[in-house]
Amino acid sequence: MHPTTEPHTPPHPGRLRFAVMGAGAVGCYFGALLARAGHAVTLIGRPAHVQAIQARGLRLQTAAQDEHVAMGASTDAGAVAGADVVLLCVKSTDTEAAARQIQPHLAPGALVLTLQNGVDNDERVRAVLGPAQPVAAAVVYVATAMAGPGHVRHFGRGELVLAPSLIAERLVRELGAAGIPAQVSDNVRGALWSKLVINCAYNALSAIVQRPYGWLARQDGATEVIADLVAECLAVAQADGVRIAGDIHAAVRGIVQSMPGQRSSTAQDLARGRPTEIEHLNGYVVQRGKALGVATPVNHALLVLVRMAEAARTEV
Ligand SMILES: NC(=O)C1=CN([C@@H]2O[C@H](COP(=O)(O)OP(=O)(O)OC[C@H]3O[C@@H](n4cnc5c(N)ncnc54)[C@H](OP(=O)(O)O)[C@@H]3O)[C@@H](O)[C@H]2O)C=CC1
Ligand SMILES: CC(C)(CO)C(=O)C(=O)O
Repeated sequence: MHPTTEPHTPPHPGRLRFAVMGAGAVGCYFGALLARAGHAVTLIGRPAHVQAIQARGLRLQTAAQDEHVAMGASTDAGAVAGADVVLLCVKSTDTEAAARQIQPHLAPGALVLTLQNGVDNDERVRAVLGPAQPVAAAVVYVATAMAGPGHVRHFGRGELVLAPSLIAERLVRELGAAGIPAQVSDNVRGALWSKLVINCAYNALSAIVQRPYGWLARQDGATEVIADLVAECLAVAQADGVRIAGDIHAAVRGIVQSMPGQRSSTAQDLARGRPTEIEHLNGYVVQRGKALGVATPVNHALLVLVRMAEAARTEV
């Protein structure tokens, strides 16, 4: 399919204005849908993406369409000024740095919404921005990736579950109108933890052997290792007072059925020489387990193996 260049609806003055801190896969996908629906959206990202978006609009490629969506783009964190909502879409490794960069430019009541994996990004942003700035976590269910400068590909899903905030209901309405199904939940922490458990079960294993989930599940002993990883995560969650959302065991099993050919984001980061989010996945469980007196030897072993794989890449 060849991309079409269609001017999107011009920004509608009555709608929420968005900035996206971190113009990568997640930020570009949600930013493009919002811009297409008539929201003022500015993406803040690295020069190659920003230059491409400024020149041609963001290329949004989905199963149904391939188009260029015009929207603002900047390399300057100051471009968050004037936004009602800032979607924080950097990797969990970059949370504090990104929060520090946007801090001087945020409008006083602007909501910072964290669209990231890991369970404590909202707390970490709050620690930087202070209690006066509204900050809320969102759980992101989407499969998307950058295919080149200013080019995002969407592979499936695209829903958000949002923590309560003063503008949550309005946000849900406007996101919905933009084609982003969203709901507010009083247990976003539990939902983030459910994703964390899935990430801890598969991401490191997939990264260490560079294989997809279907392959992993067929290996002798893998089911037992995954069961041990999940049991450790659930013990830490329980000790931490987390109410895990949904049937977590079914969700863990479901990954093998729904994505047998997929490698984890940790596997992809490792293969591309990018920093992984492992410290915020198995690393988080190990660290919370230590603080709460819960043993996490299997998570610890995988954490150390991924750290070693990362370190080994940089050695000659
Ligand atoms: N992709 C997906 O399908 C899903 C991702 N997630 C989660 O969403 C979060 C974002 O993931 P994803 O979009 O894939 O990641 P990406 O790496 O594609 O996007 C993050 C982008 O932000 C850029 N960035 C980082 N710091 C800054 C900064 N200070 N100023 C400007 N740009 C910056 C990065 O540049 P650089 O790389 O040069 O640092 C990168 O281009 C992660 O926590 C991920 O786990 C959750 C569900 C699904
Ligand atoms: C695909 C999935 C759900 C599984 O680990 C994921 O979130 C990731 O790769 O980071």
